[in-house]
Amino acid sequence: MITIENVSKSFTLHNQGAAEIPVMQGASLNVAAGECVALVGASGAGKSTLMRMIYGNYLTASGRIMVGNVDVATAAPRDIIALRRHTLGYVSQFLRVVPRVSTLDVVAEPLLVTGTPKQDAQARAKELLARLNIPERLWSLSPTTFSGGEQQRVNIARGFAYPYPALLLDEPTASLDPTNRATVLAMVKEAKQRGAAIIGIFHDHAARDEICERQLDVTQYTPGLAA
Ligand SMILES: Nc1ncnc2c1ncn2[C@@H]1O[C@H](COP(=O)(O)OP(=O)(O)OP(=O)(O)O)[C@@H](O)[C@H]1O
Repeated sequence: MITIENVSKSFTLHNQGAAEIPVMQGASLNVAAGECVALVGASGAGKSTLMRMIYGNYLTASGRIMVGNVDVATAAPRDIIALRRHTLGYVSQFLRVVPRVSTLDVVAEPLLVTGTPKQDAQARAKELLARLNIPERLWSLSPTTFSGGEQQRVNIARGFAYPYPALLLDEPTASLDPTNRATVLAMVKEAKQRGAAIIGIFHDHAARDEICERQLDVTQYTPGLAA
């Protein structure tokens, strides 16, 4: 489902005379449907950089990043938008939302934009919010003032609302209590069972070992960065 082949990248430091810093060379990875692979390596090794390249936030200098039948490395922006809508979900570490949109609408949105009728989208959003213990009195409010853990759970609910065939997870259990952490791990396992291909970053090693089949140490592709 996700195939990364011989990917390389440099950062351009615009405030330092456009200096080019090579950060990644020869990165390769294959993630099948129903499989979870953890990106590992010391802090600063390049895990988030690789994840941002897969999502299309960072440009790739060479190589291929196939997600389904789209090569993210060369796709046009509108193809990346379509890919993010129907194929590739991303649960980032922090919730970024438009102010004044209710929590229920934030979670239902990925379903609405893919054509799910409003009532069904809201029913699914309510089910996820309840499962992740977001009190019902908060559903009509914007999540911008929620606690860190509440925002993370809203983010997870949104990321799991639509059944994406491929999912990127950046520290999905980082600020959760044991009960919600267990719920999130169960949701990841369910996503794998329905055939999602998952790539994750987990400082929570017990969570990583519970849900991932394999690990990829990115340090081998980023020799200049390793801490
Ligand atoms: N846009 C950028 N421009 C220049 N350097 C960058 C940019 N983004 C990341 N870097 C650098 O690339 C290196 C890898 O960063 P990255 O965030 O991928 O590491 P990581 O393995 O995810 O670390 P952590 O576990 O601490 O989150 C770091 O040294 C970082 O400062």
